[in-house]
Amino acid sequence: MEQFRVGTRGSRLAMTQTTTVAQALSDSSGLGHELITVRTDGDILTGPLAQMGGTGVFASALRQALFDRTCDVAVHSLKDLPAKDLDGLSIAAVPVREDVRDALCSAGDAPLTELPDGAKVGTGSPRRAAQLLAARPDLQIVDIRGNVGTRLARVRGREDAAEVSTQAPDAARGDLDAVVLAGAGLRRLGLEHHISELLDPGVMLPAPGQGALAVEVRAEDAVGQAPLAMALQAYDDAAARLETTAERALLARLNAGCSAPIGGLARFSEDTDGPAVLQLRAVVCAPDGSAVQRAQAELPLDAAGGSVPRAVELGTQVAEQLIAEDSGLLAHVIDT
Ligand SMILES: NCc1[nH]cc(CCC(=O)O)c1CC(=O)O
Repeated sequence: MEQFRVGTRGSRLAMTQTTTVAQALSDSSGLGHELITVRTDGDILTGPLAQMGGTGVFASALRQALFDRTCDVAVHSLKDLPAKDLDGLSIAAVPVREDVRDALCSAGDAPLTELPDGAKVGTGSPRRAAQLLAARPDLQIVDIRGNVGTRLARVRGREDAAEVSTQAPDAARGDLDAVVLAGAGLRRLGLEHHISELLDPGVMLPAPGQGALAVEVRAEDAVGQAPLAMALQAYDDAAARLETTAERALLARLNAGCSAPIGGLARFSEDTDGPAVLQLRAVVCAPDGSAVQRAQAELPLDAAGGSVPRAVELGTQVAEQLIAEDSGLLAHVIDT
């Protein structure tokens, strides 16, 4: 292999993420690369995301392109990837993670606590909607979707953000008081000036995998000494790998996808004296925010390397805690 082909979705965020990954892999392997744009059902369908059925609408076409050998490397937002691994494919690298927090982008940069009474806040995510309502029951949640720029342009005073969008030029603009988006996406697009508040995970627990990328290849290309395999191994970040492994194991054990009202955040911390620790917090919310159930656990790790099975254990353990303590909420929001 003298050159590898990298599959990407066509959105501006996906292109930005893929370009960064492809360049890093080229730099470290000495191989050239070519970008292949793949249209996904998630980009074509226009219905509310939560009703589009099943998980992985964004990921499946990219994965198919790997199987078809249309591309050799697929770059996903890790949170859009179904929690179950697929035979024949391997997440060969989880690069250093961006900010994991959700960002409030509001008219006049008002923080969440200072939004006007009954403010209209846009999000297509049941997880964000439920946690917003748990914090501010007076809010009016508006179901929105579309690219980052399109969503930002729904906020009063931020209409110009639609210029960074490639879709829906005539979409509604300036009709909302705020939207909530992943801080990571805004940063990667250079749109961090639109962030009014990065929401504390105690108020808004992010989606499992938020802020992380997954670099997926055919399983045989992830191992061995070939230049691409070596570059992928070097590009994998131990902390991001452990955190996202625990978060994905949580979702997998709950049999939940990215549209479930479930938050999950693992943090790896390496103390200079004590052992490294992996902590995982999870939340399940009633869609209307009227009830939330939380669980958390932590695990000391001897070293970052070789700890991936322990991270799976942690995710499974927190999921089982939620299942054991379920008073009906969990069973209501997912098929257990
Ligand atoms: N579901 C769409 C999606 N997938 C990944 C990101 C942002 C980047 C990330 O979380 O890594 C977004 C947009 C958003 O949630 O605002």
